[in-house]
Amino acid sequence: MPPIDLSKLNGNEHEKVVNEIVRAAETLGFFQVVNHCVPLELMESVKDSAHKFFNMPPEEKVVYRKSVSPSLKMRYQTSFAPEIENVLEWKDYINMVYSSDEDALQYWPKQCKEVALEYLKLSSKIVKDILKILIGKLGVELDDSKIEGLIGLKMVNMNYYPACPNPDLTVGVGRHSDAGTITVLLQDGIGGLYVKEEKDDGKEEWLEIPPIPGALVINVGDALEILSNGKYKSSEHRVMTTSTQSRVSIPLFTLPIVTERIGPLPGLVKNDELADYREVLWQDYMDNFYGTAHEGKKTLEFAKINFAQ
Ligand SMILES: O=C(O)CCC(=O)C(=O)O
Ligand SMILES: [Fe+2]
Repeated sequence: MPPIDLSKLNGNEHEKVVNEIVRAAETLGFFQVVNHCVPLELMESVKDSAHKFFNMPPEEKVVYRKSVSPSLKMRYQTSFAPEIENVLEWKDYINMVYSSDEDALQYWPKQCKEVALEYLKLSSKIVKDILKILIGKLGVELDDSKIEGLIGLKMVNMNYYPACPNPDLTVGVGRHSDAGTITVLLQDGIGGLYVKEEKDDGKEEWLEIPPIPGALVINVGDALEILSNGKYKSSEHRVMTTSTQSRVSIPLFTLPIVTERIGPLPGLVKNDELADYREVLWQDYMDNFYGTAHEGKKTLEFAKINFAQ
């Protein structure tokens, strides 16, 4: 799948690019974009700053551990939910939640706070543009404040996958979907991100999302699948480890604010149709998501209406 050239949204190929985005969101739920608004130098600095953080001696990193960090806005963790997982993922990461520029500059680590903040702001613009396109194509009109509510919770993670002596025995990130609305992912050149493609004949195949210099990966999350009543696919993905080099990736997760009620958008489910998802309070969805070990798209069942019962 060639990457989508976002600069063409401003020219006479606008509609073609819109259709490429919609098609990708309806099928794989994953695509890559180039010629976006995040400068290449910033992308390099973000990756460098991730290495700077993780290369620090342990005693400088432990102060940010979940149990002792002075702020919930910055946490250094391993795996996904170590308290409940049977097998840990081969991954350390930091989670930087955005509330204001002042908080970010106060609580995020000095090795990466400035570039992470800049990356968050610019990639949020990409999210907003893509979300408007996707919602517009559903035939639904939402005002700007509603769009903001659907992506108002923003967090930048920096994932670090150390080189692994025996990659066949480990997983970088287990099979999961992202909880939120849209994720933007910056990956380095090592590779290892795979997405599950469900074929019409019921078979499945794992496709690699190959590193492309200058590209950002975009994927649909659970919230957007629910909002679109299943039209856009939050896809299952995983990360394999490698034996030779450590890998970094930096996702920006955009999620609804916790007080939003998330269900199929108004007008989307016509009189003679059935909704596939019920409306959930986003805080409840998140509590369930973060309280469950990674297991494919199982977390979406929290909002699914099961007609078989
Ligand atoms: O490292 C990657 O390429 C993807 C990480 C990921 O899926 C996540 O952090 O949710
Ligand atoms: Fe993910």
